[in-house]
Amino acid sequence: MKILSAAQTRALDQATIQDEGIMSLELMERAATAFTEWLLNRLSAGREVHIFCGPGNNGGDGLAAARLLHQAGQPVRVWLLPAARDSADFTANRHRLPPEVPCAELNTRSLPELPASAVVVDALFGTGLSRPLTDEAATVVQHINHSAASIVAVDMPSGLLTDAPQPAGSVVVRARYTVSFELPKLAFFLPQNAEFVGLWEVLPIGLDEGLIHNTPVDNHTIDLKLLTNRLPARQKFGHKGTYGHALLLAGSYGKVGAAVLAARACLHGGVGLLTLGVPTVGYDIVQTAVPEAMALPGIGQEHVTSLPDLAPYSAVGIGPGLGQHDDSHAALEKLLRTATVPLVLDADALNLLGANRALLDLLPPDAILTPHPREFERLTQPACHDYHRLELLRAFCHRHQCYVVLKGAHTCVGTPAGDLYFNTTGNAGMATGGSGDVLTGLLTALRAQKLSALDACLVGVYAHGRAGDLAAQQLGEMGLAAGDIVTHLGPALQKLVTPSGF
Ligand SMILES: NC(=O)C1=CN([C@@H]2O[C@H](COP(=O)(O)OP(=O)(O)OC[C@H]3O[C@@H](n4cnc5c(N)ncnc54)[C@H](OP(=O)(O)O)[C@@H]3O)[C@@H](O)[C@H]2O)[C@@H](O)CC1
Ligand SMILES: [K+]
Repeated sequence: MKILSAAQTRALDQATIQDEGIMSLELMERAATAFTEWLLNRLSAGREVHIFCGPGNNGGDGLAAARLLHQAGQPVRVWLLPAARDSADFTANRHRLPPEVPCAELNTRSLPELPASAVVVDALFGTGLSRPLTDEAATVVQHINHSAASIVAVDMPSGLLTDAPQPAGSVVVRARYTVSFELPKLAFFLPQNAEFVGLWEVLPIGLDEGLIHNTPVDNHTIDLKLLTNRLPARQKFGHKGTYGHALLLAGSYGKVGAAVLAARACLHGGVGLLTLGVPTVGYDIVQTAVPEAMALPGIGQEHVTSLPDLAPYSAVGIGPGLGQHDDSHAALEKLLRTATVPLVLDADALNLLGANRALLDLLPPDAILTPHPREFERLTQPACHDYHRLELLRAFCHRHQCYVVLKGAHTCVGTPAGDLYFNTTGNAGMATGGSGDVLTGLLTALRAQKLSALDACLVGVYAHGRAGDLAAQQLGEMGLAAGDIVTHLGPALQKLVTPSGF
């Protein structure tokens, strides 16, 4: 899916109205209908719904939803924010509200009581927010936030900008759910907004697909549609040589488990052959834990101290559990200077790069780096806020012509072309030691199988998250360990395989 800016969203709404010859009021009705159905499916009986409406079309959505909820037999009350000017569609829906629905203008000196059993629908401001909330609007939002009621935001939590950083101390609705329309907003993907957005969903309202297709964007979601035809099916006459030979340089004394997890993920990621470059202390461990892999002797006693001959390999992954010793640094530098095959760099390989940034200039084109935010900062600079981090990401990928998989709740893949792809799979159970090692092994496997760097990142990140989701379904998020992600990689990848046939 594309992630449009607020301005693009407005333009798309307008173009849909013109192209399809429908009234904006009808589009609002579609949005309100989708929202009402969503809410009715989740409301338990007897909960009173308080809908807070602003003066624009977000408020219009709220008024239309109030009518539809009332028609469905739901107790509902409407509260209007006083404003100098209302939008036309707000006014139309104000007139269509049945007189039996209690509707009053908000008075900030005596704001309505909101019991814990109430559901607050926040339809104050949406994508038309042009500045931070002040005065009455800020007071109302603070009142809603201080109540114990459950808050559901329409399109956006009021006070939150769609695609730009908030000034510090801004007053923003803290929603439990945000229900948005057609396409997600950039704000939803950023950790700094999690306390406002809550859980979010996007409901289709039939905006013009052709127009969406023709809208140029550089922010995207990673979803099933994007992944079509990126992961080829196995060939009937394929053999282990067909699917690449990966080398993983990983593990050190006390951290051999990282090598094991990466190795298992690489094998479950479909690689034909896997060789493990682990130090001698890890030799017996990997030979026992991962019998499918070969282990290289003589590349270090307690950590990796030298680089083996790279000729046999079709992709190299380096970093999980590697340690940051000087001779590991030398081996990494030699790898960067000599490798002619795809590279995946993670964990201590990134820390070594961060400690000696001159090495970044040696990165071969299309290398994949998989930092978490702190590792990324070591490669660049501290980010002032999440939007700044995204700009640093774009600049870094462009400068070094590499792909960066910035790990988080919505892992973000940055590309040399300046695109950002936000993942939509995964869960909080995956925030556990070893998850990243699994991703490194999987990405190395996909690169060894000749997927392009972009395809490997998109397929790998999505499948890794999906495997985590499958594991959490069985075990719960708390019970999930990184090895469980490996176990579910097979089904997660299978779902993405390009079907054969017609
Ligand atoms: N277009 C469509 O067809 C569809 C649109 N849809 C819905 O419309 C929503 C967008 O509607 P919108 O553009 O009317 O903007 P909205 O968020 O209601 O706010 C604008 C009002 O707020 C005011 N205002 C702004 N900032 C303020 C502040 N800090 N403090 C106080 N006031 C402030 C601003 O005043 P002004 O800035 O002009 O002074 C104006 O009066 C979108 O999120 C979705 O819910 C869906 O129905 C699908 C179809
Ligand atoms: K809202």
